[in-house]
Amino acid sequence: MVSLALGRRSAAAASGRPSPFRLLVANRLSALGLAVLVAIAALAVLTPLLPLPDPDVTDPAQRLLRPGAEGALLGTDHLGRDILSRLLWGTRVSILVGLSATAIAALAGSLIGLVAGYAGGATDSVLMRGIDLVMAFPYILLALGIVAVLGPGLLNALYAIAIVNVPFFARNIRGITLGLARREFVDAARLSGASHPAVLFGEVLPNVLPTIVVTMSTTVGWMILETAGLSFLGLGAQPPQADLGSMLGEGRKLLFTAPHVSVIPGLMIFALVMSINLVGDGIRDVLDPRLKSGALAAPGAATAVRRDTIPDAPAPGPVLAVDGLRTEFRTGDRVYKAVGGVDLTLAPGERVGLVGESGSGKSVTALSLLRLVPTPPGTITGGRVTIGGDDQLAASDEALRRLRGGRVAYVFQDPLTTLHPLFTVGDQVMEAVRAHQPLSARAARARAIELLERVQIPSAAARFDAYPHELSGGMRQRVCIAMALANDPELIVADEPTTALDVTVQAQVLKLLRSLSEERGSAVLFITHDFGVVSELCDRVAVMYAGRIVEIGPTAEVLAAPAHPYTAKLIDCVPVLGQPERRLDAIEGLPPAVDRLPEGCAFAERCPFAEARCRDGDISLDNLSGDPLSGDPLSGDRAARCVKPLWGEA
Ligand SMILES: Nc1ncnc2c1ncn2[C@@H]1O[C@H](COP(=O)(O)OP(=O)(O)OP(=O)(O)O)[C@@H](O)[C@H]1O
Repeated sequence: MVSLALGRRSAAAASGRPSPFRLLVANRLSALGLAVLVAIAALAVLTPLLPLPDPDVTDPAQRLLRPGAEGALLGTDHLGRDILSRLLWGTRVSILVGLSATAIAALAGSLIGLVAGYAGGATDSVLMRGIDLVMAFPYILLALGIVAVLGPGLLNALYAIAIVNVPFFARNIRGITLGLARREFVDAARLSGASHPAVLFGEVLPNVLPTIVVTMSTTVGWMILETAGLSFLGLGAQPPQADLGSMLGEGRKLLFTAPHVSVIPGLMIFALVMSINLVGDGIRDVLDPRLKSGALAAPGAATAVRRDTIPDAPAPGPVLAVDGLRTEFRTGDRVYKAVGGVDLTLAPGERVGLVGESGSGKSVTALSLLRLVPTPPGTITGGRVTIGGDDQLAASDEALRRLRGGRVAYVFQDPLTTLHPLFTVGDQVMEAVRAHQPLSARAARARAIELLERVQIPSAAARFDAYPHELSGGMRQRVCIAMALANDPELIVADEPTTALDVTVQAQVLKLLRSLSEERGSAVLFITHDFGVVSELCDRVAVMYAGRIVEIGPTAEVLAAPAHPYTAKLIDCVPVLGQPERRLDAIEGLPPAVDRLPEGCAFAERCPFAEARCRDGDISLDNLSGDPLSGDPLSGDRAARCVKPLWGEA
């Protein structure tokens, strides 16, 4: 676990992610909160060393002096005690009580939540019913009741506040633990023979810890307020001891004659709670970078488009024409150029494979076509996507809605996440049909059954009422293909639809896609990292690297004679059945991070043939001339983004 933690730390350093502190202070509100909190905490810590009068010594002759009076910077209260001294000593007490109550509530509540969520069954029921019982009372009444039983006093107020907040932690942590306790890594730990406490504290707790920290940071301010509330009612700090709540309570009677007595502790409570809350929010953002990047914010209906220039419309003909498409993600100061200028056309009925290593930008390219990349953090910053003669990057939300699932359909990798678990597969196919065709329920049902038959689901009418979990992975993917076909699309974008399937089912699904595309004339953009799959299905293949297409051409030609060294290396990685002697060449090194792309060719660092000119300026995707084997002109279009292709002239 230590090495894992070190690994994570060095990975964070390598990725250039700023330190948590820098992230925290980069948030202006949190930085302000932190500055105020540090100032208050420093004053509270240094209070015993400051030349202040005794906070509890009364001096009736000096009562109710105004702020600024000689020898009493913030004035005196109704007993002549120095308000500055009482304020600082009182703040110390309030912070200490708030922190202690938070720590006790977090410890007890988290433990109950962890055990209940992990054990489940009767243990969960008993613990949670106990928690429900505590929650059944209004919290302030419960706190009052506890103090009434234990007797007034600061320590008892602390216990009361801690107890009433235990359910808050318990319920939060139980919910998260419930989800985690059934995850594969927890099962794996159990199967390896680890004891329950070892699994709970070694596997589950580290995943829950950020939530506990975030909950603590956001509740400590609340607890300080609650303690102040009890002291205000005379149930917390007892005279002559000062805490912020008791000072406020004492000043209440003098609100009109000497407002400073209550306003000053009131302002301190405000500053303290506000700064703690701002820092708490900042900590939450740091621990969950998705919040900062906006990934959890509700994305818009379509990816935001901010283009400097718009390429000219292409000649009519292709189903899809992509020209210079660029998509970026912005997180803080970083810009991830996931798609850095992609050009691609698909003729009617053509099947094109988009191949590349993980992270090369295949999925973002596919999603950008219909502006499905979430904004924030994604933005399309350049290019043109022409479908049906129109530039879809300028289309209205309504036009995009009609296009999605209509002219263009998507099939994704994991049907379990695409299909709704609570609706039957038949209902979901029907819904796909009715989203674009005004059919009656009866006609839509008949059409849905026909589509299920078309994707070769046996006993389609009977399977109509099955839920996704009742079908095998291959069957579920067929249902997704049926949904994609629902409105006779001109283009099907299939993003690794066979990766999660075993080879036999994969072959069946590929055969199905091929026959459906031939039968209906739908073009297919097939995303995969597997050249074997491409060779079975696709007429042409485009190879992507670091957000750009580095080679494109007819599949058979590219496979027989790759021009880009990266394509050649990728093909060398594919094992060939019956050729055990064939050396599998792994590609050394890693692709560059898309927020720090190098000058020139992005593959140069890993390329055995790289020379100085490869690292110089932009390298364009140029047509290649000449057949590598016979010297004849090529049958199809071949192009590579390389100054020194493995054959031919660039
Ligand atoms: N929300 C995001 N914020 C920042 N970067 C992102 C985000 N989503 C994707 N990226 C980056 O965009 C790049 C392209 O990702 P993409 O998912 O398109 O790759 P891919 O080739 O489809 O990979 P895979 O085969 O693993 O799906 C990657 O470098 C990825 O880290």
